[in-house]
Amino acid sequence: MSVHHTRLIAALDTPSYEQALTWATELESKVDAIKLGLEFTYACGLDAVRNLAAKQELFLDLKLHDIPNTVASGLKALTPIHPSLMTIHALGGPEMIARSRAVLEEAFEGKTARPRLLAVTVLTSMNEESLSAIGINATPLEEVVRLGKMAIKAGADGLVCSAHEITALRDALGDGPELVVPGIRPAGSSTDDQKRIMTPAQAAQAGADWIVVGRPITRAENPAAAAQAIQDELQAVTRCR
Ligand SMILES: O=C(O)c1cc(=O)[nH]c(=O)n1[C@@H]1O[C@H](COP(=O)(O)O)[C@@H](O)[C@H]1O
Repeated sequence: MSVHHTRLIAALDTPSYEQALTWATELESKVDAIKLGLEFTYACGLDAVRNLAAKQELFLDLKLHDIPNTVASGLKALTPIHPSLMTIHALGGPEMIARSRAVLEEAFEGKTARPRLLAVTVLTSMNEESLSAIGINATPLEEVVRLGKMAIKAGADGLVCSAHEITALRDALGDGPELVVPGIRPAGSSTDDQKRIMTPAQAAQAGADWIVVGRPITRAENPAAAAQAIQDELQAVTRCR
């Protein structure tokens, strides 16, 4: 059994390269990785992503969801950036996930670390009502566990879920899958469009491997101090597993 600490990813959601570079520099010693997603990548392009990846460990969150061949080919095209973590949607199904995993294995054969493939389960902006609106008559917990089991069996290395589902996923899947958890809000901060939220300490206690925090850091008056406060909260929670 070893001591396990939850690590912090800052989501740098901005269309501005200068802004993202400023945040990445300010947060360099405060966070464990940065996340670049749709907004930054569409606005600034892959060269800009590559530049920031040279500064800090990268979670490239492009949430691919298409037919298996298109997703696998898209992931392959992204491999020169060599992020640590990449996302696809679990809803694409087992063949899409299996082909994605295979393409990463192939591209990084013989190299030490390939990017880990994360399947996004139910977005943290959704609740039971929003699931019902798209024809899914299940609770987010039930749906996350159902999708999570399918995605890990098909070859995903880990899952994106809310902190509310961590215990059920660990019960169903054990400690192996990497659980990456957005929808994090320090006590007293605005929930914005997030529905299934928890504080950093609660997510750490539940067993998150990583938490993803965007606006509570990037919209703070002092992003570095906000990130440090979250790290302090995480460090106070020690879990053994
Ligand atoms: O894949 C993600 O990272 C993700 C999945 C999810 O279910 N919910 C979610 O919020 N995210 C991302 O996590 C970040 C959360 O940002 P904040 O709500 O500003 O903390 C955003 O960049 C989202 O794209």
